Amino acid sequence: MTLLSSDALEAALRAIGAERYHNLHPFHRLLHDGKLTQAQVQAWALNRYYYQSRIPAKDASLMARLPTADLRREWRSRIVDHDGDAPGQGGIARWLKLAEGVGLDADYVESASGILPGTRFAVDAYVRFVQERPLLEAIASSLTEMFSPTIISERVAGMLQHYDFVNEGTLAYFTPRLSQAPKDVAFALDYVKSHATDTEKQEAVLAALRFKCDVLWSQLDALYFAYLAPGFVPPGCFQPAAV
Ligand SMILES: O=C(O)c1cc(C(=O)O)c2c(n1)C(=O)C(=O)c1cc(C(=O)O)[nH]c1-2
Repeated sequence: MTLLSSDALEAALRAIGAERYHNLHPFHRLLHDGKLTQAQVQAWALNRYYYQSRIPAKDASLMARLPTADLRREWRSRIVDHDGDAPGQGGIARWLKLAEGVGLDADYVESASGILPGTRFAVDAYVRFVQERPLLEAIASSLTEMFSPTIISERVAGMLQHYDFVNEGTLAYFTPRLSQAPKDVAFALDYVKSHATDTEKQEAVLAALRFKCDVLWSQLDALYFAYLAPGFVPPGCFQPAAV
């Protein structure tokens, strides 16, 4: 690979999203087009909670490695966005409301006892990637959020239109994400563009974004396999009838 200009690097990052982001996964198409049963939507909400719940741990380990107060202050807002400043606030609490809104028990969701092994493996791999890889790659792996406002808008509109068990309150999780994600991306993208200054680093940040797309994609593969086709629910995992 030859050295890319900063604009060409951004274009290469965006091309990865255009090819691999999870908006393209068949499970999301079905979710957004109203083609899932309530139980299948519950399976999605339950499993996705585990992703949400681990994001602040991921961000705390990243923040611990940032060298300056300016950088840490910037990253700190992500943890506050998800954990809130008080009980009942923040993205994790809002995701629990979403899960309850689609008919799940909040304690069961929080326990993560019914999530799929594929969810656990993918999410844990993301947390470990951020802990173990160089800081530049860890920051680059967050850049899937460049693509999230589009999918979130599509998801909220589609779910409100198609599912009578969903209302705007249920989906309140997503509203702040539409402003939080672009703010987070502006910082992370700027950092990546100014620090990936040789071909090796540029290849590494592109690979980090591909890895993260795989993390998101494989969570949906696991959901599809268990709750659509062939419909093999692993032992001990969420069985729609059991809740
Ligand atoms: O709804 C989505 O499709 C979606 C995607 C992503 C993403 O691209 O990783 C995140 C979120 N939502 C999200 O809500 C969120 O808080 C979040 C944090 C991160 C991250 O990697 O730090 N990604 C995402």
